[in-house]
Amino acid sequence: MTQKVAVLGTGKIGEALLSGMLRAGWAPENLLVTTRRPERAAELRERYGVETVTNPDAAKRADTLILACKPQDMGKLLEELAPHVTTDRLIISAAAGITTSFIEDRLAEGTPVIRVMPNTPVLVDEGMSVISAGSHATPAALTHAEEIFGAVGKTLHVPESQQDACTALSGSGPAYFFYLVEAMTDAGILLGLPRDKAHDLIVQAAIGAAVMLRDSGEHPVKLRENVTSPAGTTINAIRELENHGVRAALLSALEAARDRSRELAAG
Ligand SMILES: NC(=O)C1=CN([C@@H]2O[C@H](COP(=O)(O)OP(=O)(O)OC[C@H]3O[C@@H](n4cnc5c(N)ncnc54)[C@H](O)[C@@H]3O)[C@@H](O)[C@H]2O)C=CC1
Ligand SMILES: O=C(O)[C@@H]1CCC=N1
Repeated sequence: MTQKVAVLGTGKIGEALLSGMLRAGWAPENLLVTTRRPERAAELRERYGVETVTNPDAAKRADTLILACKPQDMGKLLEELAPHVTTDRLIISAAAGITTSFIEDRLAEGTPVIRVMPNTPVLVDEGMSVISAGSHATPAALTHAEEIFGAVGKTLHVPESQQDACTALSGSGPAYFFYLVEAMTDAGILLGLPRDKAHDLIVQAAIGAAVMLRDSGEHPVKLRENVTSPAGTTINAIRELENHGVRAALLSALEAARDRSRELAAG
């Protein structure tokens, strides 16, 4: 039997996943999506040729339900789904903070649940999806989740106790790099460059640095040292970064993101 997958709460990350699954070769007729607003449903139907359904219909018709609403909306969505979800369904939650036990407690006893933290680079097939199994998820269910998320980037299994930290590093991670690019582009303006040139220079530096980090096998410290000539320009910039506590700011920032993920679990 062909497996049907439904994305419930198709906002930014839900749409990113949906588009990735279609790029990876999933047939549109095997994908269902749910939305809160009818205009959004029409947009997704038109853009991707997928069927839009209600949450109860998604639960009745799809084998795998990917829950992609905000953590704050999860309780209500599960209330709506509970009467229709049978234990032969696989539930995959992409919501920050929400634990597998939160979901298990609200659905039929024995329902398999998997928690996944993806990130927006799934849009360009360079995502990272961090996967943890709930109490009733079988190895086959985990393999299925890996197939879905592996089509749009890398996957990593972690114990669920590490998910809040992974959310801080990986789920939110792209935002920190976008923020740095935005700030460094402003620095280019300060130095008198046109914005478009400043943007292109920083984006290419980011791409080059990312590929080196991935492919060179060198430690980031070594890569940075290779750029930092004695009495040169880079060390002057590094001194300013140290003076302004950028390393400490990053430690605190990611800790704050991890703490927020924990808070979201509490509702
Ligand atoms: N944006 C990101 O980079 C990432 C987000 N996430 C998680 O994904 C989830 C969604 O985040 P975003 O896509 O950024 O938010 P979003 O607000 O763009 O999408 C959530 C969507 O769910 C819909 N929704 C809410 N309740 C619903 C219901 N009962 N039935 C149908 N649709 C419903 C909303 O209308 C909205 O379109 C969150 O739980 C977040 O923690 C996870 C990884 C990365
Ligand atoms: O900011 C958030 O809460 C979501 C989860 C990870 C990335 N975006």
